[in-house]
Amino acid sequence: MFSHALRRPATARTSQRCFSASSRRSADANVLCFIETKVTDKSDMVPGTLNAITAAKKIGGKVTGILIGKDEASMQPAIDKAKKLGLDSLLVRYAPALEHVLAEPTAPVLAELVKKGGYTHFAGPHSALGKNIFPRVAGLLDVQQISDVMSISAPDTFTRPVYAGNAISTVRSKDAIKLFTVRASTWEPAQEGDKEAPVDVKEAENVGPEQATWISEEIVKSERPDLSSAPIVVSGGRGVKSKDAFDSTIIPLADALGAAIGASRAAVDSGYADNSLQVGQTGKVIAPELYVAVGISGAIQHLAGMKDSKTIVAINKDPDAPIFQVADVGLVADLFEAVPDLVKKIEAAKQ
Ligand SMILES: Cc1cc2nc3c(=O)[nH]c(=O)nc-3n(C[C@H](O)[C@H](O)[C@H](O)COP(=O)(O)OP(=O)(O)OC[C@H]3O[C@@H](n4cnc5c(N)ncnc54)[C@H](O)[C@@H]3O)c2cc1C
Repeated sequence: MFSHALRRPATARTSQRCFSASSRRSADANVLCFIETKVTDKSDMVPGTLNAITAAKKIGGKVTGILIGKDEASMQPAIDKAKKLGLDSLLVRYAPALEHVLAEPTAPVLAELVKKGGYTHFAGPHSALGKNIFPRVAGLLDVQQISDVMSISAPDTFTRPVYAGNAISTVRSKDAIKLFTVRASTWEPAQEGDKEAPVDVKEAENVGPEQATWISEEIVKSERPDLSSAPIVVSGGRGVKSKDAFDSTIIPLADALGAAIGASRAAVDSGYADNSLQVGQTGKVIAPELYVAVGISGAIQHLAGMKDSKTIVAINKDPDAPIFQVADVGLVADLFEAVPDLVKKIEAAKQ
């Protein structure tokens, strides 16, 4: 159960500053934090996990990590990494049914751990997996989930975006256990250090039914920086007009800047870019150092995914395009002239 208040964000950057000024922490808190490993590399954590650890520490008190997997041997590289992330302790729970960390068998394991361990909070990344597992754990614990947390001003008080980020809701939870997922882009990632947390490895209890069966997974392989964590992102929109034009304008600009590639939903729906590259309310929410929007109008659903970027550059031929309202640098120009010109200038500056 929770109460909440709404306000319009000036920008998410300023709103986080004003909340952190009034922060209170609780030394009595006992926080469990879900450590999610990459599907492509089980020895490494998804970037959002590192941000979730930072958010968990903001609560105050003790922070314990929980790693789930098939068996201790296969999890050892992840254990070695996770125990250096500044946690107070690390739990490792394994079972053959947990190999792919599917939500159905995993959620009851986590709910049982939270209950038996006397945890006051359960935190994790607002990733595809987090969005699948956390509501189930909330249901099993009979508490309300607080999603996409942007800041924490007290152990029971969180801010989160609503209406595609057009308002920020301040939520005070009255539940005995506060369960929340963390918006990666508003928290610094936890860093690996020399101190190692004590590790408690056991076979998992209360493994849930195998209602879903893992069959296979297809990973989009790319040599490019990862869209979710890249410091520079170049995104193309419907203004690019075709897949060929996307490949001959957006990709060279991204290459010149060493950037990840993003796209608006219109560009994805038109087949110019892969679905995994969509930025926005129903795509990835990112906050790179530099975001370059090319031929993107700036619909609220797109802004919801990128407006926390540190510097926003927009190239659009329409001077009234809404993207210019959030842009730090705007260029009113035809992208087919401006982008090749920009690429030449960047390459020349590198010489
Ligand atoms: C529930 C819901 C969820 C959504 N989720 C998302 C989401 O996650 N991400 C997302 O992006 N959208 C999302 N949308 C869609 C969103 O509302 C917009 O339709 C979409 O963002 C528009 O994409 P765009 O800016 O590329 O296209 P448009 O709005 O068509 O804009 C194209 C822009 O290109 C400019 N342009 C055209 N030609 C040139 C040129 N030669 N040179 C320079 N500029 C040029 C135009 O001036 C225009 O501003 C969602 C919508 C709904 C209803």
